[in-house]
Amino acid sequence: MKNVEKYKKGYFMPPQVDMSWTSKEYPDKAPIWCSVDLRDGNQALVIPMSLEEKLEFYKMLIRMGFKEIEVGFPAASETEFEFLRTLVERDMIPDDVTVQVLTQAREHIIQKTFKALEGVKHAIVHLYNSTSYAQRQQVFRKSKEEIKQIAVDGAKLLQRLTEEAGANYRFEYSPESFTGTEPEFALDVCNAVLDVWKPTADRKAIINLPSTVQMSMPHVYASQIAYMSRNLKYRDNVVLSLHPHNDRGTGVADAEMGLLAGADRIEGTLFGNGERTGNVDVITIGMNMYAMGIDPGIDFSYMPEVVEMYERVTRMHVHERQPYAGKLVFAAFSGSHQDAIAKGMQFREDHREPYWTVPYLLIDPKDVGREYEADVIRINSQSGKGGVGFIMEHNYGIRMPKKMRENFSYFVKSVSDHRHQELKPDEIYRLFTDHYLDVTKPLEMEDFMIKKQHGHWKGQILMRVGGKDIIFQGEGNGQLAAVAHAICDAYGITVSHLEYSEHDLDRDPSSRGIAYFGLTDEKGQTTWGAGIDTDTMTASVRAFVSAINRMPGMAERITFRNLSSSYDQIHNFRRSASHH
Ligand SMILES: CC(=O)SCCNC(=O)CCNC(=O)[C@H](O)C(C)(C)COP(=O)(O)OP(=O)(O)OC[C@H]1O[C@@H](n2cnc3c(N)ncnc32)[C@H](O)[C@@H]1OP(=O)(O)O
Ligand SMILES: CC(C)C(=O)C(=O)O
Ligand SMILES: [Mg+2]
Repeated sequence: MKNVEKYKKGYFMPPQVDMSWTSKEYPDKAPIWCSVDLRDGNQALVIPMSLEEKLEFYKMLIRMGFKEIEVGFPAASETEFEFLRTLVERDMIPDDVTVQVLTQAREHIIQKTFKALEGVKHAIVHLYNSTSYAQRQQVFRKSKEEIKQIAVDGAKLLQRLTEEAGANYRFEYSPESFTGTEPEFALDVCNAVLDVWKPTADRKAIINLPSTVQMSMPHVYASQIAYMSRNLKYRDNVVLSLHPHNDRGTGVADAEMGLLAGADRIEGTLFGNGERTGNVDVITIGMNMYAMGIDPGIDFSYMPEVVEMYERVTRMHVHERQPYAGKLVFAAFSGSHQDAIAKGMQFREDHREPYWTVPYLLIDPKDVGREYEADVIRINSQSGKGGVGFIMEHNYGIRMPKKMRENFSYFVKSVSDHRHQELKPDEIYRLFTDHYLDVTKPLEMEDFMIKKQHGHWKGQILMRVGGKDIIFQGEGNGQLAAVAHAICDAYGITVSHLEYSEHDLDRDPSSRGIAYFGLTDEKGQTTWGAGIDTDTMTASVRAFVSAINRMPGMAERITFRNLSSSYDQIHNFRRSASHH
């Protein structure tokens, strides 16, 4: 691109670069989580949330298990101020939850913030000022010492006002635009603030290192975190917090590497809402941990509810591909993926696998409130027999023979291809019934009788053919063979290979079974049919007739042979059948 010379790196490597943390594979425990949805997320919305909307969001955060929640920037607006007052007045802050408020390091803003806090038992007052090279130069036009002084003065005021309020608030300091700040200078400012607060084991201070704007690759940010972690004063009494944004699309990587590099806490939002490209998505970080067997300590098990609430109150949209939460993130349309998932699920059931190892699915969709049937195997023109078979089995208890499944899936694919549409399970089932089940043209089976004589089976079948009733008769060494011969002999049909299977329809309230027939003609062409009935024999005869009806050239054979039965024959059959 032609303007590339315009850019150079805006970040600073720490004076000592230690990457030893890269030898850790993953964090061994969940961090302290802080949701900043109601502040950083809210300040980035086209229409910030109303008081009622914020209350609904807040309640969801509590329900999910967040124990630290940045509820707003009380000095920003009346709604922000009123929100905190409402929480206090309605007694909506549980004892184990700490609300956090953000303030600039300016006296009147801090004063207003403390007014909003009156009556709050557990609070974190979060002070920030930008320390970056660019902002010192362009926004504040101040020296490093003057910038440090803003932070120190703010820190002192927080301490004084807390003492005056007789409160026990905890303090947080952010060198805002940390990623554009020389790490030695950020360290100097943070240590100066800590010298004011003198954190103890009982009252730890939070130092929050934001990638206000992401400027580097994640390992660089993490090496800055490692440097701060190793050199901060009072380190044992400091909670080291990360606040990644997502300008380069690597917010989650920043957070995960930052945790390896020594951080204890993460500030982020649900689904990564926030300024510009957003804050880091806490759901992705938490679920990434979960997928590695570490309990994140936040409950994401009713994700669809969280998505619904979030979309409604923020007027934002959760992308279909949003990790763990998007509508399509567990969906497999493509044949080979579906095949592997269906086999993996079966393997899991058969082997009672303790660990989740199903191919193509990082986690069990059920763990975040999703359904296999609706969310995993989805059918379009990219799908294959594994997927179609999965839908038919899981949704309708239909376990077609392998070759029939293949035959059906090609048909389903072509329908989807021509319609240019995804096919939902009920449409696929309809295709199955229209295509294979009780195909009654040109032959419609009305009734049949089979009896054993001298060790041999004799079958009679009454058919309606082109408006006429006809009886066919046949013999065989089995019941089905007798019926099959009756039809095949009548029309001169040669079946070179026959495939048959049947099974109960699981969970069918009327205990029906299904039978399948595959008939291969002399040219090697196989047609399939299926029949359902409470009686296995009836299901089988239906399946056979369906398959016969679907054989190529059947209509011509019927017209050509033009068979008929007399009135007496029909009458006698009916009488015997009713006695039967
Ligand atoms: C990275 C972040 O997300 S930081 C949080 C950002 N969030 C918000 O700003 C949302 C809420 N903010 C607001 O509603 C408003 O900005 C207010 C009410 C807080 C303040 O409004 P205003 O008084 O109009 O000031 P404004 O925000 O424009 O600030 C500009 C002035 O404050 C100074 N300033 C900005 N941030 C800080 C800070 N953190 N500490 C000290 N001074 C600051 C600027 O240097 C500038 O000073 P100047 O007047 O000498 O030029
Ligand atoms: C106020 C600070 C922490 C912030 O939101 C940021 O730097 O992104
Ligand atoms: Mg931010």
